[in-house]
Amino acid sequence: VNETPRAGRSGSVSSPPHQAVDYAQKIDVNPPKGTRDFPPEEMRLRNWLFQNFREVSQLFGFEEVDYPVLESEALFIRKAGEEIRDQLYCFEDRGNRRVALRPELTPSLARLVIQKGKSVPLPIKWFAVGQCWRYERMTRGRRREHYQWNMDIIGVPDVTGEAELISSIVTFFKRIGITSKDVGFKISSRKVLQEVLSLYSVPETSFAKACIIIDKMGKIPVEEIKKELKSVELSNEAIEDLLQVLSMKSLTELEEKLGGGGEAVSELKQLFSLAEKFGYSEWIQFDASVVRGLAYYTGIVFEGFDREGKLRAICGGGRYDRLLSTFGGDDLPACGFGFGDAVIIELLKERQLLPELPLEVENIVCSLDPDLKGAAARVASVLRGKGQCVDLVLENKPLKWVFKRAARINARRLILVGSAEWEKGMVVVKILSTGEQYEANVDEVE
Ligand SMILES: Nc1ccc(Br)nc1
Repeated sequence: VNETPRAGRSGSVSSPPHQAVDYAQKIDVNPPKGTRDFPPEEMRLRNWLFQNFREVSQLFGFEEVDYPVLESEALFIRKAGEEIRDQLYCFEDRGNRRVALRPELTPSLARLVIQKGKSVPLPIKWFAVGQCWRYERMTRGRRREHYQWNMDIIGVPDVTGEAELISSIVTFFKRIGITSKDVGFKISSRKVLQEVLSLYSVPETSFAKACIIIDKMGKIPVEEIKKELKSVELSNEAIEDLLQVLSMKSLTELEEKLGGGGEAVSELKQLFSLAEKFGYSEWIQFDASVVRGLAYYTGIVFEGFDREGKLRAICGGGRYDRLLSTFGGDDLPACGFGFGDAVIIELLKERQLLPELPLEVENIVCSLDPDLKGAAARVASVLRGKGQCVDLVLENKPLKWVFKRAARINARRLILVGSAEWEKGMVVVKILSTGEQYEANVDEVE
C-alpha cells in the first residue's frame, strides 16, 4: 500500500523518493510571546468592541483610515526619553532599511496628512482601529501588541476639537453601559507646565523631556523624578514650583498661581464650559498632574480613568500642534486620542458588563439520505439567497449528532431533506425551541 508512513514522535521517516517529506519537530502552537490569538468567542467580543468604536466615530462624522503596520523607523525616533521609543519593535529589513512595527497611529496619520497636502480639505476628521506593537522584555510578562482606536481632528485650533473628541469617548462609554460613576477624565494642559517653566530660564529642549519625566509621577519615587528633572537642567526652585503646581486639582487654585491672562487657564476654562454644553461635565475634572507620556503634546491633555483606581488609564489624548513640522511638513493644529482594546475589556469584566455574544445560526440543513446531499445543498443555497444564515451538514451524520450541533450553534430551525418529502418538492422544518414541525416548499421557507 503506497501510504505515506506517519512520523514517529521525532525525526523524519524514510518515505518513497517522490514524497521526500521532512517531518519537523512539533512546532509551538502558541502565538509568539506577548501576542494573542482570537478564537471565535474572543473574536466576537473584539468585533463587538470595534463595531462600537466605528459606529461612534461615524456618528461624529469621522472617516475611517488605516496605514501599514510596518513603517519607517524614522517616524518614531523622538529624543524625549519616551517609553514608546525604548520599546520600539524595530529591525533592518532585507533591503537594509530601518523599519518598525508601529507603536501608535498618530505619526502615520501625520505622514498621510503631509502626503495628501492641500488635496484634503480641512478640517480632517479621521478615525482608525489598528494593531500597535512594542518590544518589551518578557520578564514583565506584558503584551506586545494591542489594538488602538484613534480619532483625530486636523485643522481646528480651538479647544472645541478636544471637547468634541471627549464627547465621542463619553458617547462610546454610554453605549456599552459605562457611566460617569465608573469612569472619569482627568484634564490638564501642557501649557500649565510651559507657563510655570517660563518663570525660570529652562531651555526649550527641556520641555518635552520634562513632560515625559513628570508623566512617571506615581510610578517612580518623587526623589527619582526630581533627580531626572535636574538632569534636564531644571533648577531646584523650578522643580519645587512645578511639583507644587502639579498637585493642583482646581482651576481656581491654578488661576491664583498663573494668573488669568495665560492660555493654559483660559483654554481649560473654555473646555469646561463646552463640556457643560455637551452635557458631560460630570465626567471630567481638572488634574494638573496629567501630562501624558507622548512628547508631541502641546496643549490640552486628557486621560480616561477607572474611578475605583484598579486599572491603568483606559484612553488618553490631547493637542499636538507641532507634530507635522517634525516630519518636515507645515504645521497644522491637531488633536486626537488613543483608546486601547485591553483595559476597557478588563473594566467591563470588573463591572459585569461584558455582552453575551453567542454564535447564532438561523438554520441547520441536513439530508436524511446520502443520495440527497445535492438536494440539501440546493435548499441551503435557496435559503442563503434569501439572506438566511445556514449551517449545512456536509457529511452523513446520525440525527443525534445533528441535534447536538444545532444546540451548540443555537440554530433556531432544523431543515430536514428527506426522500418522501423531496419527491413533492418539500422539506421538513422543525422549530427547535418548541419542537413544532411542518412541511414546506423550499421556496416558501422564510
Ligand atoms: N504603544 C503600545 C504598543 C503596544 C502595546 Br501592548 N502597548 C503600547
